[in-house]
Amino acid sequence: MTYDIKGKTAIVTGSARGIGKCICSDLLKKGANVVVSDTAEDVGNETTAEFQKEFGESRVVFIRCNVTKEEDLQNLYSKAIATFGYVDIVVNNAGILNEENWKLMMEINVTGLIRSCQLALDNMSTKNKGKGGVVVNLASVAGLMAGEGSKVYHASKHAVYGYTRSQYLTQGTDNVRFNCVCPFLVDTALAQDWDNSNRTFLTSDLIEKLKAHMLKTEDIAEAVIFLIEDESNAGKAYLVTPFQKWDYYEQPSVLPF
Ligand SMILES: NC(=O)C1=CN([C@@H]2O[C@H](COP(=O)(O)OP(=O)(O)OC[C@H]3O[C@@H](n4cnc5c(N)ncnc54)[C@H](O)[C@@H]3O)[C@@H](O)[C@H]2O)C=CC1
Ligand SMILES: CCC(=O)/C=C/C=C\C[C@@H](O)/C=C/C=C/C=C\[C@@H](O)CCCC(=O)O
Repeated sequence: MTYDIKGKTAIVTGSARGIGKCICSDLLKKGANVVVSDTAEDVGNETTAEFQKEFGESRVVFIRCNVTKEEDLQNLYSKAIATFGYVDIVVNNAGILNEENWKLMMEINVTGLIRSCQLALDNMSTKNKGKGGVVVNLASVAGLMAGEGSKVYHASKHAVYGYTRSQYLTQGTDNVRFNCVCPFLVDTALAQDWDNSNRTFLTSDLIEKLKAHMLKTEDIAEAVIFLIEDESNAGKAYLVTPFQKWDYYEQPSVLPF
Protein backbone atom coordinates (compact mmCIF):
# COMPACT_ATOMS: atom_id res chain seq x y z
CA MET A 1 0.00 0.00 0.00
CA THR A 2 1.24 3.49 -0.84
CA TYR A 3 0.79 6.41 1.56
CA ASP A 4 -0.02 9.62 -0.30
CA ILE A 5 2.20 12.50 0.87
CA LYS A 6 0.32 15.19 -1.07
CA GLY A 7 -1.54 17.58 1.23
CA LYS A 8 0.01 16.09 4.39
CA THR A 9 1.99 18.12 6.94
CA ALA A 10 5.54 17.18 7.91
CA ILE A 11 7.92 18.27 10.68
CA VAL A 12 11.63 17.69 10.03
CA THR A 13 13.97 18.39 12.97
CA GLY A 14 17.49 19.72 12.34
CA SER A 15 16.53 20.68 8.81
CA ALA A 16 18.25 24.03 8.24
CA ARG A 17 20.99 22.23 6.28
CA GLY A 18 22.37 18.82 5.32
CA ILE A 19 20.21 15.70 5.09
CA GLY A 20 17.22 17.35 6.83
CA LYS A 21 17.10 20.20 4.32
CA CYS A 22 17.13 17.75 1.43
CA ILE A 23 14.31 15.70 3.03
CA CYS A 24 12.23 18.92 3.32
CA SER A 25 12.83 19.66 -0.35
CA ASP A 26 11.64 16.20 -1.44
CA LEU A 27 8.58 16.37 0.83
CA LEU A 28 7.66 19.73 -0.72
CA LYS A 29 8.10 18.27 -4.22
CA LYS A 30 5.69 15.50 -3.21
CA GLY A 31 3.09 18.12 -2.20
CA ALA A 32 3.44 18.18 1.61
CA ASN A 33 3.35 21.28 3.82
CA VAL A 34 6.66 21.41 5.67
CA VAL A 35 7.92 22.71 9.01
CA VAL A 36 11.65 23.43 8.82
CA SER A 37 13.04 23.30 12.32
CA ASP A 38 16.50 23.79 13.81
CA THR A 39 18.55 25.56 16.49
CA ALA A 40 20.33 27.52 13.75
CA GLU A 41 17.84 30.34 13.27
CA ASP A 42 19.62 32.31 10.52
CA VAL A 43 20.30 29.30 8.31
CA GLY A 44 16.82 27.94 9.05
CA ASN A 45 15.20 31.20 7.94
CA GLU A 46 17.35 31.29 4.78
CA THR A 47 16.42 27.70 3.91
CA THR A 48 12.74 28.43 4.52
CA ALA A 49 12.83 31.57 2.33
CA GLU A 50 14.47 29.50 -0.44
CA PHE A 51 11.68 26.89 -0.21
CA GLN A 52 8.93 29.54 -0.02
CA LYS A 53 10.21 31.06 -3.25
CA GLU A 54 10.15 27.70 -5.01
CA PHE A 55 7.04 26.09 -3.51
CA GLY A 56 4.88 28.99 -2.27
CA GLU A 57 4.88 30.96 0.94
CA SER A 58 1.96 29.18 2.57
CA ARG A 59 3.46 25.69 2.33
CA VAL A 60 6.55 26.07 4.52
CA VAL A 61 7.37 27.68 7.87
CA PHE A 62 10.41 27.81 10.13
CA ILE A 63 9.96 27.02 13.81
CA ARG A 64 13.06 27.28 15.98
CA CYS A 65 13.49 24.17 18.10
CA ASN A 66 16.31 22.79 20.19
CA VAL A 67 15.32 19.13 20.56
CA THR A 68 16.98 18.95 23.99
CA LYS A 69 14.44 21.47 25.34
CA GLU A 70 11.03 20.14 26.35
CA GLU A 71 9.31 23.53 25.89
CA ASP A 72 10.83 23.94 22.40
CA LEU A 73 9.54 20.52 21.32
CA GLN A 74 6.06 21.19 22.70
CA ASN A 75 6.05 24.57 20.94
CA LEU A 76 7.17 22.89 17.68
CA TYR A 77 4.19 20.53 17.64
CA SER A 78 1.61 23.08 18.83
CA LYS A 79 2.75 25.78 16.36
CA ALA A 80 2.85 23.26 13.49
CA ILE A 81 -0.74 22.24 14.31
CA ALA A 82 -1.85 25.87 14.68
CA THR A 83 -0.33 26.65 11.25
CA PHE A 84 -1.37 23.62 9.20
CA GLY A 85 -4.15 21.99 11.25
CA TYR A 86 -2.48 18.60 11.86
CA VAL A 87 0.90 16.84 11.84
CA ASP A 88 0.95 13.67 9.70
CA ILE A 89 4.66 13.03 9.20
CA VAL A 90 7.62 13.52 11.54
CA VAL A 91 11.24 13.03 10.52
CA ASN A 92 13.52 13.02 13.57
CA ASN A 93 16.73 14.02 11.84
CA ALA A 94 18.52 16.38 14.28
CA GLY A 95 21.79 14.82 15.36
CA ILE A 96 25.42 15.60 16.13
CA LEU A 97 28.69 13.69 16.35
CA ASN A 98 30.78 14.98 19.22
CA GLU A 99 32.58 12.38 21.33
CA GLU A 100 34.03 15.04 23.68
CA ASN A 101 30.61 16.45 24.50
CA TRP A 102 29.06 12.99 24.60
CA LYS A 103 26.35 13.82 27.14
CA LEU A 104 24.99 16.56 24.86
CA MET A 105 25.21 14.12 21.93
CA MET A 106 23.09 11.57 23.84
CA GLU A 107 20.60 14.33 24.74
CA ILE A 108 20.19 15.33 21.09
CA ASN A 109 20.52 11.99 19.30
CA VAL A 110 18.58 9.89 21.84
CA THR A 111 16.62 11.82 24.50
CA GLY A 112 15.43 14.57 22.13
CA LEU A 113 14.47 12.05 19.47
CA ILE A 114 12.52 9.88 21.93
CA ARG A 115 10.71 12.91 23.37
CA SER A 116 9.75 14.00 19.85
CA CYS A 117 8.40 10.50 19.13
CA GLN A 118 6.32 10.66 22.32
CA LEU A 119 4.88 14.02 21.25
CA ALA A 120 4.20 12.60 17.79
CA LEU A 121 2.19 9.82 19.44
CA ASP A 122 0.38 12.27 21.76
CA ASN A 123 -0.77 14.23 18.71
CA MET A 124 -1.14 11.53 16.05
CA SER A 125 -2.22 8.34 17.83
CA THR A 126 -5.76 7.25 17.10
CA LYS A 127 -5.93 6.35 20.82
CA ASN A 128 -5.65 10.12 21.49
CA LYS A 129 -8.19 11.05 18.82
CA GLY A 130 -5.44 11.66 16.24
CA LYS A 131 -5.67 10.44 12.64
CA GLY A 132 -2.49 8.34 12.72
CA GLY A 133 0.69 9.13 10.84
CA VAL A 134 4.28 8.26 10.05
CA VAL A 135 7.56 8.78 11.94
CA VAL A 136 10.97 8.23 10.34
CA ASN A 137 14.03 8.37 12.61
CA LEU A 138 17.57 9.00 11.39
CA ALA A 139 19.72 6.19 12.73
CA SER A 140 22.88 5.20 10.83
CA VAL A 141 24.91 2.15 9.88
CA ALA A 142 26.62 3.20 13.14
CA GLY A 143 23.48 1.84 14.81
CA LEU A 144 24.09 -1.61 13.35
CA MET A 145 27.86 -2.04 13.64
CA ALA A 146 30.84 -1.26 15.87
CA GLY A 147 33.02 1.80 15.34
CA GLU A 148 36.35 2.47 17.02
CA GLY A 149 36.54 6.26 16.76
CA SER A 150 33.05 7.32 17.68
CA LYS A 151 31.85 4.83 20.28
CA VAL A 152 29.22 7.01 21.94
CA TYR A 153 27.84 8.11 18.56
CA HIS A 154 27.51 4.43 17.67
CA ALA A 155 25.75 3.78 21.00
CA SER A 156 23.34 6.67 20.32
CA LYS A 157 22.42 5.27 16.91
CA HIS A 158 21.98 1.73 18.32
CA ALA A 159 19.47 3.37 20.70
CA VAL A 160 17.58 4.97 17.81
CA TYR A 161 17.42 1.61 16.06
CA GLY A 162 16.21 -0.24 19.19
CA TYR A 163 13.63 2.40 20.09
CA THR A 164 12.21 2.56 16.57
CA ARG A 165 11.81 -1.20 16.27
CA SER A 166 10.22 -1.41 19.73
CA GLN A 167 7.67 1.29 18.85
CA TYR A 168 6.57 -0.89 15.98
CA LEU A 169 5.36 -3.54 18.45
CA THR A 170 2.50 -1.28 19.59
CA GLN A 171 1.75 0.44 16.34
CA GLY A 172 -1.46 -1.57 15.90
CA THR A 173 -3.01 0.38 18.79
CA ASP A 174 -1.69 3.80 17.73
CA ASN A 175 -1.81 3.75 13.92
CA VAL A 176 1.46 5.60 13.84
CA ARG A 177 4.06 3.90 11.67
CA PHE A 178 7.70 3.99 12.77
CA ASN A 179 10.74 3.30 10.59
CA CYS A 180 14.39 4.24 10.78
CA VAL A 181 16.89 4.79 8.04
CA CYS A 182 20.50 3.65 8.48
CA PRO A 183 22.79 5.49 6.07
CA PHE A 184 26.49 4.99 5.50
CA LEU A 185 28.64 8.17 5.36
CA VAL A 186 26.87 11.12 3.72
CA ASP A 187 28.64 14.17 2.38
CA THR A 188 27.67 16.78 5.02
CA ALA A 189 29.38 18.82 7.74
CA LEU A 190 28.73 15.99 10.22
CA ALA A 191 30.78 13.52 8.16
CA GLN A 192 33.79 15.76 8.77
CA ASP A 193 33.35 15.12 12.51
CA TRP A 194 33.30 11.37 11.85
CA ASP A 195 36.52 11.72 9.91
CA ASN A 196 38.18 13.66 12.76
CA SER A 197 37.10 11.16 15.43
CA ASN A 198 38.41 8.22 13.42
CA ARG A 199 41.80 9.61 12.34
CA THR A 200 43.62 8.07 15.31
CA PHE A 201 41.83 4.73 15.13
CA LEU A 202 41.48 3.67 11.51
CA THR A 203 44.33 3.56 9.01
CA SER A 204 44.29 6.51 6.64
CA ASP A 205 44.00 4.00 3.81
CA LEU A 206 40.73 2.64 5.23
CA ILE A 207 39.40 6.13 5.96
CA GLU A 208 40.10 7.19 2.38
CA LYS A 209 38.35 4.06 1.08
CA LEU A 210 35.29 4.71 3.26
CA LYS A 211 35.20 8.39 2.28
CA ALA A 212 35.48 7.52 -1.40
CA HIS A 213 32.04 5.91 -1.08
CA MET A 214 30.16 8.81 0.50
CA LEU A 215 26.48 9.05 -0.25
CA LYS A 216 24.73 12.28 -1.27
CA THR A 217 22.01 13.93 0.83
CA GLU A 218 19.64 13.22 -2.09
CA ASP A 219 20.16 9.46 -1.58
CA ILE A 220 18.95 9.68 2.01
CA ALA A 221 16.00 11.94 1.17
CA GLU A 222 14.92 9.44 -1.50
CA ALA A 223 15.10 6.62 1.06
CA VAL A 224 13.07 8.59 3.61
CA ILE A 225 10.35 9.33 1.04
CA PHE A 226 10.31 5.64 0.13
CA LEU A 227 9.80 4.67 3.79
CA ILE A 228 7.00 7.22 4.25
CA GLU A 229 5.21 5.93 1.17
CA ASP A 230 5.76 2.22 1.85
CA GLU A 231 3.03 1.24 4.30
CA SER A 232 3.90 -2.46 4.30
CA ASN A 233 7.27 -2.44 6.08
CA ALA A 234 6.55 -0.55 9.30
CA GLY A 235 9.00 -1.02 12.16
CA LYS A 236 11.91 -1.95 9.97
CA ALA A 237 15.31 -0.35 9.57
CA TYR A 238 16.22 0.64 6.03
CA LEU A 239 19.85 0.26 5.13
CA VAL A 240 21.27 2.85 2.70
CA THR A 241 24.84 2.13 1.67
CA PRO A 242 26.74 2.40 -1.61
CA PHE A 243 27.87 -1.24 -1.23
CA GLN A 244 24.64 -3.15 -1.74
CA LYS A 245 21.11 -2.64 -2.99
CA TRP A 246 19.21 -0.51 -0.46
CA ASP A 247 17.09 -2.86 1.60
CA TYR A 248 15.44 -3.56 4.92
CA TYR A 249 17.90 -4.78 7.53
CA GLU A 250 16.84 -8.17 8.86
CA GLN A 251 17.91 -8.72 12.45
CA PRO A 252 18.23 -12.37 13.46
CA SER A 253 15.81 -13.38 16.21
CA VAL A 254 17.42 -14.24 19.56
CA LEU A 255 14.37 -16.04 20.93
CA PRO A 256 14.19 -19.81 20.50
CA PHE A 257 10.35 -19.67 20.39
N1 LIG B 1 26.36 12.67 7.50
C1 LIG B 1 26.44 11.36 7.67
O1 LIG B 1 27.40 10.69 7.25
C2 LIG B 1 25.33 10.63 8.36
C3 LIG B 1 24.38 11.28 9.14
N2 LIG B 1 23.42 10.58 9.79
C4 LIG B 1 22.43 11.25 10.64
O2 LIG B 1 21.66 12.14 9.84
C5 LIG B 1 21.20 13.24 10.64
C6 LIG B 1 21.51 14.56 9.94
O3 LIG B 1 22.91 14.69 9.83
P1 LIG B 1 23.66 15.64 8.78
O4 LIG B 1 22.70 16.27 7.86
O5 LIG B 1 24.77 14.86 8.24
O6 LIG B 1 24.28 16.70 9.78
P2 LIG B 1 24.41 18.29 9.70
O7 LIG B 1 25.36 18.64 10.78
O8 LIG B 1 24.67 18.74 8.31
O9 LIG B 1 22.92 18.78 10.07
C7 LIG B 1 22.39 18.57 11.34
C8 LIG B 1 21.44 19.69 11.68
O10 LIG B 1 20.94 19.45 13.00
C9 LIG B 1 20.90 20.70 13.68
N3 LIG B 1 20.95 20.48 15.13
C10 LIG B 1 22.04 20.21 15.89
N4 LIG B 1 21.70 20.16 17.19
C11 LIG B 1 20.36 20.38 17.24
C12 LIG B 1 19.42 20.44 18.31
N5 LIG B 1 19.80 20.31 19.59
N6 LIG B 1 18.13 20.65 18.00
C13 LIG B 1 17.74 20.83 16.71
N7 LIG B 1 18.58 20.80 15.68
C14 LIG B 1 19.88 20.58 15.94
C15 LIG B 1 22.10 21.44 13.18
O11 LIG B 1 21.98 22.85 13.40
C16 LIG B 1 22.08 21.08 11.69
O12 LIG B 1 21.32 21.99 10.94
C17 LIG B 1 21.88 13.07 12.01
O13 LIG B 1 20.98 12.46 12.90
C18 LIG B 1 23.05 12.14 11.71
O14 LIG B 1 23.47 11.42 12.83
C19 LIG B 1 23.32 9.21 9.66
C20 LIG B 1 24.21 8.52 8.89
C21 LIG B 1 25.27 9.17 8.19
C1 LIG C 1 28.76 10.12 10.12
C2 LIG C 1 28.65 8.94 10.94
C3 LIG C 1 27.60 8.03 10.45
O1 LIG C 1 26.45 8.15 10.83
C4 LIG C 1 27.93 7.03 9.50
C5 LIG C 1 29.10 6.43 9.54
C6 LIG C 1 29.49 5.45 8.59
C7 LIG C 1 30.21 4.44 8.95
C8 LIG C 1 30.35 4.01 10.38
C9 LIG C 1 31.69 3.82 10.82
O2 LIG C 1 32.04 4.28 12.03
C10 LIG C 1 32.49 2.88 10.07
C11 LIG C 1 33.53 2.29 10.58
C12 LIG C 1 34.30 1.39 9.82
C13 LIG C 1 35.16 0.58 10.45
C14 LIG C 1 35.98 -0.34 9.74
C15 LIG C 1 36.53 -1.44 10.25
C16 LIG C 1 36.19 -2.20 11.52
O3 LIG C 1 37.08 -2.06 12.53
C17 LIG C 1 34.77 -2.27 11.88
C18 LIG C 1 34.29 -3.51 12.58
C19 LIG C 1 32.81 -3.48 12.53
C20 LIG C 1 32.04 -4.56 13.25
O4 LIG C 1 32.59 -5.58 13.63
O5 LIG C 1 30.80 -4.36 13.44
